[in-house]
Amino acid sequence: MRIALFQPDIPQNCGTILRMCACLNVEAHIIEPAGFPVSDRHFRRAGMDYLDQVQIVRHDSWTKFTEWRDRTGCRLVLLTTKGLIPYWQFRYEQTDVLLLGRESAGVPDEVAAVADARLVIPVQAGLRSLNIAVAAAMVAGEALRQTSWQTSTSQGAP
Ligand SMILES: C[S@@+](CC[C@H](N)C(=O)[O-])C[C@H]1O[C@@H](n2cnc3c(N)ncnc32)[C@H](O)[C@@H]1O
Repeated sequence: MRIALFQPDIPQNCGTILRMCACLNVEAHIIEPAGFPVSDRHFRRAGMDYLDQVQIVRHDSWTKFTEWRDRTGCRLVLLTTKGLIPYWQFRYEQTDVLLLGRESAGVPDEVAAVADARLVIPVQAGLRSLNIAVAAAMVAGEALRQTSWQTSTSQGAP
């Protein structure tokens, strides 16, 4: 499983997600343009020294990312507040790319249209969205549980 960030614009959130990727051994893809430089102090503070441990692939544009995806053939799984499939109902594959939208505007319609699946984390009526790093952690946890993490009946049993 991989995580891709579409034109991230809040450095603290991006740093937090990359730290999670380092800890969970998940490859991170950043689709440029980002709204901040990698030298941004908020980005570096949120990612701390974990940024040296994460595998980051940068794509200069959505077009370049699409070319990479065509070569690898992996599924694109979009997390969106407009999704119709609750994220826990989806059957993830190890090669899936979880795509998260911009904090300010999500992803454009043409990007949403090419996704193989559009998943939602249902929230209370009248509330808009979760913080992107929280959304990423929730869905990454479920995807890894289904595809990578070992289940053991003895662990956590009373
Ligand atoms: C702050 S939200 C973007 C809000 C934006 N106004 C929109 O409607 O897409 C940033 C990203 O976090 C993810 N996200 C946040 N809440 C979500 C939810 N309830 N379900 C699925 N994805 C969510 C999506 O990838 C979203 O593009």
